[in-house]
Amino acid sequence: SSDNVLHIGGIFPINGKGGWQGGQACEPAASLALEDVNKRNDILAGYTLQLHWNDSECEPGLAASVMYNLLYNDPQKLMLLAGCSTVCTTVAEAAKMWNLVVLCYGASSPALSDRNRFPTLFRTHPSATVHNPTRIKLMKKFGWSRIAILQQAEEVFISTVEDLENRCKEADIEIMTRQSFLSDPTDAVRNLRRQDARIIVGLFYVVAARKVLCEIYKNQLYGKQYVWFFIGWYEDNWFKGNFTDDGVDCSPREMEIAAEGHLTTEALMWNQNTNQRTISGMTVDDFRVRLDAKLREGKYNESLSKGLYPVGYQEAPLAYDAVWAVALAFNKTMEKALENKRRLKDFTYTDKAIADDIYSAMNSTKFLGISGDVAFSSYGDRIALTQIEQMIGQKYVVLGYYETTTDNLTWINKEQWIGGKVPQDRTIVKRVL
Ligand SMILES: CC1(C)CO[C@@H](CC(=O)O)CN1
Repeated sequence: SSDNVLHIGGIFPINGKGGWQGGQACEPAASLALEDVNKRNDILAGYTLQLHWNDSECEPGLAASVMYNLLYNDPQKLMLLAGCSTVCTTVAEAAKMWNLVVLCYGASSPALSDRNRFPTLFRTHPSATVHNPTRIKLMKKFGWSRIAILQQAEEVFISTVEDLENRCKEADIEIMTRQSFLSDPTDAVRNLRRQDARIIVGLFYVVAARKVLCEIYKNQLYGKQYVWFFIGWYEDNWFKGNFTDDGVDCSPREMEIAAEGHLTTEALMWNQNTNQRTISGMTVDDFRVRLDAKLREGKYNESLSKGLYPVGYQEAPLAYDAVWAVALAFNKTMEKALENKRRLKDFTYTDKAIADDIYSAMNSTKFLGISGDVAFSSYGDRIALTQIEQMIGQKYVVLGYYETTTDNLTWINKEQWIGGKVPQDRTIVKRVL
């Protein structure tokens, strides 16, 4: 009967040009999770979880109207799922007026880790700052205490650098220079050369990264004296091919030379142990098979057979696990509500008591999902494992993993340095006695 349905709202970035259209794979992943959760009779027994969603195009304005339509049309929603940092900022800032928890599966902006602005926000997608403790750990491991930063002037990178600067101060690592650029990195990279920067952390989107790589080549900021940290979530062959129309006037060979040896850090979104059974009973391998089948049912059959994955494929486990987090939180809330003679489905947008129960249930989330252990910090941030890789012979090689909360670095000892030894963070003047 209709009164045994728990309704949630969803806002997915599907079409549109700007930002991240990750809903293309994340919405299908979320629908798989709804199927799985509703099949279980040990979770939300007697109830069905139903998702009502629409496309935000990763546009905050459109997302706001999608959200109002979800909230002002029956049936009453109990929670909102959303993707894209700009959309989550808008939705999470407004949702508190309706006492709604917002769960973001695709938002990396560090600005979202703010309980004053976003009191009811949780995200299964890690903040971009999750790379920083890993970067610091590597600097300590290789004895680099003097580094440079090169960043694109975008909000997500500006706030990530602020966090990195604070962590460098705590770790006694000097930031000798911080260069930023809007879209043309030519002058910024030249300044790095002038200041003899050797260990450089680079924060930019992939189109800018290609231009940076070409400038690295032109300024000879590569080879045995240099170490570059790039972001690890660009596609694997992000710099291979011809990009002359993007204003990159370096040959593929020159790009490969400049890229050799660089390090990357990224947050893991697919559980490492791919044959480990997760809460749904599926392994990561099972999930991949089902997601690909689901995508083929949709309009991605053609592209998948060419090995082209829709945007958001990487983040799909975050959307799948977000629906499980909702179901488990509602399950906990229903048990607690029964004790207090309340019913979750009687939740209304003015019902602070049940909203607080949902919030505290979500806050204590802890389960093994397709994206690994799902748990949130007190800011609602995803606690995630990070992976370190190095470009060796034009291939990314995994060097290790770092678990921030336990300060545990798993190192595989596969790193290779072009000069056969670890590059120094400055010119070493040998004192002739
Ligand atoms: C790793 C990436 C690509 C970072 O941006 C996220 C989208 C956003 O933060 O708007 C999606 N995942």
